[in-house]
Amino acid sequence: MSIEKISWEYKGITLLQNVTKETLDVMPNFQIRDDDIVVASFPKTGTNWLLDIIGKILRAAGKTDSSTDSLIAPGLLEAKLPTATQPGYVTLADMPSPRLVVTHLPIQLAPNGISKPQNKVKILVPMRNPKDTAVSLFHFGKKILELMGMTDDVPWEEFAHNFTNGKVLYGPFEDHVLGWWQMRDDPHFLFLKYEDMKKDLLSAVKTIVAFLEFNLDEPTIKGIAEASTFTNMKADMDNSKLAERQMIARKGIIGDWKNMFTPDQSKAFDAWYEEKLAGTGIMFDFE
Ligand SMILES: Nc1ncnc2c1ncn2[C@@H]1O[C@H](COP(=O)(O)OS(=O)(=O)O)[C@@H](OP(=O)(O)O)[C@H]1O
Repeated sequence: MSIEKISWEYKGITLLQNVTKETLDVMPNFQIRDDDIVVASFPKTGTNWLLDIIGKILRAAGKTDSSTDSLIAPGLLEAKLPTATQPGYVTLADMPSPRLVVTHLPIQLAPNGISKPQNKVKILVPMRNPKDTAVSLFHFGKKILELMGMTDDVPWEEFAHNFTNGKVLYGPFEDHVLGWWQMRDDPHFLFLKYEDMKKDLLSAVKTIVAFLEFNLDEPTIKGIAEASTFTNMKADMDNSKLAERQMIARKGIIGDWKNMFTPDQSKAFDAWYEEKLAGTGIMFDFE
């Protein structure tokens, strides 16, 4: 059994069956509010890390008393969590502001208020080098199936091949990333690289606070950065009351791909990267 067996394709995008056509049909008209904070990402690029940091910032700025668990309880905008009775967008519609809106949809399937924003909404896009993203997604796929009482027996070699062929959840990776990257000059958007966050989390938190237009003093920002390292966040995630969140913190490093890729697989990925992403202005760090 592989994750693809419980997936379907919509306009060339591979989606889990918990994202339905009915949802995708209404998605363009989902009402985005001025004070929403949106995280739009390809899976496994640091979405939950960023959400956690934003939750801490909102609480420090006095904008909410809610825990991160509560803020992200609706789950993905487009999906119905295994533990939920309705898709995220239905729950979010009734939630008070400020809302954290999270989606893995490619830009062409996202609400118009995100893909063609007006007013004040802020959209953060985490990005991560595709080799580490692929490794993280490979392990995650196995956990999702396990959660559903199934076993994923797809070997890494086949998964790596599927990744560069676009046959993974929310793939093709390159189309997803390039779609959102078109918005890089739009002031509503902030692009954050996982590797930059790992290398200098304090600067990343400062950038996020400034982008969200909050005034937090230096010790508060420092405290948020310290509390958001992988080691300090792992316990929170592992103890989350949301089953899906408990599966997130795995290794949290740059370069785990070196433990999975053979030299030949790495060469094939490099050739794919060169063909699809070189010259686009997106510079991923693999080390
Ligand atoms: N604080 C912190 N520091 C560094 N890395 C972190 C942190 N929190 C989460 N992670 C790592 O992010 C990966 C999960 O990404 P996502 O949250 O985007 O996953 S998901 O698509 O929403 O399921 C997943 O990466 P891998 O460890 O490589 O699998 C998590 O471990």
